[in-house]
Amino acid sequence: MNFADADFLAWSCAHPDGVADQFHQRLDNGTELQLWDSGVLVAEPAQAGDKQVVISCAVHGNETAPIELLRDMVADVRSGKLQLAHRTLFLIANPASINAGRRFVEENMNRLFSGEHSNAPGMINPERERAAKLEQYVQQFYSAAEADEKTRLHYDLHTAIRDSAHEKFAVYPFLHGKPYSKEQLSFLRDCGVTTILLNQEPTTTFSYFSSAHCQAHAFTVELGKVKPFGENDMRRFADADRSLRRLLSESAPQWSAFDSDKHQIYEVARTINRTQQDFRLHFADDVANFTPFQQGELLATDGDIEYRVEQPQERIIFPNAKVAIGQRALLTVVEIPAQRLQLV
Ligand SMILES: O=C(O)CCC(=O)N[C@@H](CCC(=O)O)C(=O)O
Ligand SMILES: [Zn+2]
Repeated sequence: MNFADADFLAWSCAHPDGVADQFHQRLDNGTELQLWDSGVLVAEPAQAGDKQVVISCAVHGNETAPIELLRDMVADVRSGKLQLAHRTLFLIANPASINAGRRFVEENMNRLFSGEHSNAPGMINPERERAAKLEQYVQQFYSAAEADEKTRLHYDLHTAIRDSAHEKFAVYPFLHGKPYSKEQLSFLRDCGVTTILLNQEPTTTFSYFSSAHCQAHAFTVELGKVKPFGENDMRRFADADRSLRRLLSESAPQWSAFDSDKHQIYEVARTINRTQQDFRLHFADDVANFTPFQQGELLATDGDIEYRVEQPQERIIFPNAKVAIGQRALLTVVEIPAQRLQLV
């Protein structure tokens, strides 16, 4: 299969272990394509604007809707239908997990960034090797452009395992005291994402890596629910698709005026990790993300430790009792007034 004639997703999945040789192509509209590796495509317009955009999908291989969005964007760039205004890095992060139809093959890639991939001497697996490479590619992409004044953006597109009281939401990585961005909240709102989850500590996720180590405006964007290929109702992703395409193709895209009343802002209250084999969640598997619980209710047990609701209207996010020992099994969040945010 020659990349020149192949669909980006099909070709990446046909080469899940990566490729050494690179591929260059110049489109009729002057856009330069460079394939740096399987699932790693840089697109540079002849006249590049003031943004450098990373769009990633398939950090988890069963989260198919974002994969379809990115596949179709790349196809439209290559056909000339989508004319880019800014340097863009398209990433299909974990093709091997797509082929497996699973969240990951050996280890959750989204807990391996910011160097975590190399923090267990002697422990090597495809997700660890790939996470290390993806970090290099993102740093290489951002630093390749001569100017520091270019705005660095990274949207890591996911879908969630469970239903959610807020179908779409974005995780704002911990900013270490830096202010939040009105423009980014407005862009996310135009993507249909008005619910924002503020992480309160560093994590080992892809979006935190780009935020903390590459100084990008970076987000994990949860666009809906995990479904197999072919079962996504892509109409539910139309706002995100339209806004991402506008971001890539307009030199100075204008988003809806920021309106704090249009956003639901949550702070992460607690991160509950699984440390014991007998870790259990004490609510049904079909309880949706952002479901509130009453103070004192039992949420989880981990060996002899009981986790109970501590704050009024504390809500759950990303419950997963099957995570590996030591990994995050549940987040709890509390809503805060958007007016409390330090915004620029
Ligand atoms: O639905 C779930 O339990 C997980 C969905 C998902 O993959 N979410 C990301 C969130 C990353 C972040 O906190 O920024 C993940 O768990 O990796
Ligand atoms: Zn995911």
